Amino acid sequence: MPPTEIRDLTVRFGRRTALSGISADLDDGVLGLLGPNGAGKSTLLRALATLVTPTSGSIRLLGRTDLREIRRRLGYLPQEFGYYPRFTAREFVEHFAWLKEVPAAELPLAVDRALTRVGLADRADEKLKKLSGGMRRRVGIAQAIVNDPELLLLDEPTAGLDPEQQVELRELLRELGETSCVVLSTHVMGDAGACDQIWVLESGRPLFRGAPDELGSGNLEERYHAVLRANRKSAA
Ligand SMILES: Nc1ncnc2c1ncn2[C@@H]1O[C@H](COP(=O)(O)OP(=O)(O)OP(=O)(O)O)[C@@H](O)[C@H]1O
Repeated sequence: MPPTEIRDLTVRFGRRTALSGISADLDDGVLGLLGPNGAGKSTLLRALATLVTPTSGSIRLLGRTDLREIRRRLGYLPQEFGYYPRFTAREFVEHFAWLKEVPAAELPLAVDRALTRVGLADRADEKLKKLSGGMRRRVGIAQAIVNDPELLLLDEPTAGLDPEQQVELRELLRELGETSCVVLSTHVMGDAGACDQIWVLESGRPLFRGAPDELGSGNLEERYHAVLRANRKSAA
């Protein structure tokens, strides 16, 4: 897969800077974005999903320039998702597969596979309004992976999942990360520990980038807080 290139990316909303001068090449593997509320995680995911225009700098997604082609190759789970309560899980995922131009002949199998991968094969024909919040989150993940995306962007994918489902999702993401680039945001240290790389963001800048075990000694949560504390001390 051609890498995604981020160059000096800055995103401002009015006077507020959400992302500040970020550069990186994103390749296959699982990248976890950590950081306090307002650090810029969702904005970075939305920018990668082509939904936020950089104020300055650039993003070259998957080595391509054609927006329609890029969107066909992306998967995106936003933090808040508008579900259609009367759709079944299958209809909902089918709808997104169609939007992403999955060929009609491949569509039923692709939908089945995505629902199976998130553990919902047996609930596929139930209406979304009858599923639990965690199950609906998994339907959201199914729509994001239905086109076998080269770049999968997940905003807090484990939020609302029970511990067993969290573990299963991490395994799925590791599997997907072997052949695609997976970027997720999370506040759950267990998610972060399962990533190949993590970034700790604050105020739109990465304070740390590297493998989880490169963050320092102690447990991951302590190390994460130590990075934030050190940054705040030096800024004071
Ligand atoms: N559409 C918008 N309009 C104005 N400001 C915005 C908008 N989206 C984000 N922001 C601001 O940009 C900054 C980064 O927000 P973002 O949602 O990216 O943070 P986050 O790290 O995802 O936070 P959380 O952990 O709460 O989801 C915040 O200060 C936020 O208020």
